[in-house]
Amino acid sequence: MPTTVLYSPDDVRRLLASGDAVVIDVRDRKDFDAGHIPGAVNMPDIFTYLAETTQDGLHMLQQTFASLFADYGLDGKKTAIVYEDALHTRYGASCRGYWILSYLGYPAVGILDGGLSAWRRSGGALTTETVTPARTTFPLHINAGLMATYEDVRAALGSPTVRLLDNRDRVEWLGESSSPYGVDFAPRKGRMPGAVWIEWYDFMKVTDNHAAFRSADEIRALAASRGLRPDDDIIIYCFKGARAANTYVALASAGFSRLRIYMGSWNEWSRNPALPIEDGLPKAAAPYRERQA
Ligand SMILES: O=S(=O)([O-])[S-]
Repeated sequence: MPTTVLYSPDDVRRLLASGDAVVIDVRDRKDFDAGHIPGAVNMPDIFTYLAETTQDGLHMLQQTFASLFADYGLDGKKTAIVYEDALHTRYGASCRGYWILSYLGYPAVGILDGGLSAWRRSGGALTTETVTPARTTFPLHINAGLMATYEDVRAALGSPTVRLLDNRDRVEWLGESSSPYGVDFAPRKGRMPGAVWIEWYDFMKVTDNHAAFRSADEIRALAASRGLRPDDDIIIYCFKGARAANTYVALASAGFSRLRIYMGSWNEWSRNPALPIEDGLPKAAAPYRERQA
């Protein structure tokens, strides 16, 4: 993980002023049109794209995003800064952008810390004017070590060395809902057998409607409460990789160094009846509990 991941509004202002940044807004088009950071481009696909982790699926993911990022002028020299509304409100969509760019091997990428909420609080202006970047060639260098496929997850089931971390919302972990898009959006509800659970919100602290990641010590302590240590080989999953990316950023910033995201996540896993699930009351080390303040 590069040293700087979270950029303050002032950092982003400086980068924009120097012309060295492409600022990417991952919100829906209608939200973007209502007001966005001056100079930003809109790429909701970062949040909405449903990945499959077959060979074809990965190839499609790589080509789709390399092309979208090329459209927006990501040439390997400009720093890509991704933002959403606030870190806790759009399922970690900006972190998904950060992670996708890291997976594609982009050398300079960050997240606007606190999202648009932090930008506004810092007095940042919004605009409805749009920019049209010049298309470039995206430098694609796949960082395969960041990605877990469904085959990797299947091989990890019951493994003493690979840990599965489910960070979905409580109702999904408990098997009461299949997704954030509706109880029956996906065909099966439940968990991957043996996964431990830390709800993604718990890596953040929300003060006065503003979310920030907890300190590295707090993050390590929370992970340790589920038996996860910084040098563990951990695969994180959620429904389609956004919340998992938020947790990836939290854990990586706290020194966890062997993290992969299962990008297909529950959306892919639940659609393949050959892949086992666990439902009913959780048997693993993270049952229902009240959220921390
Ligand atoms: O966060 S999510 O990808 O599961 S919607």
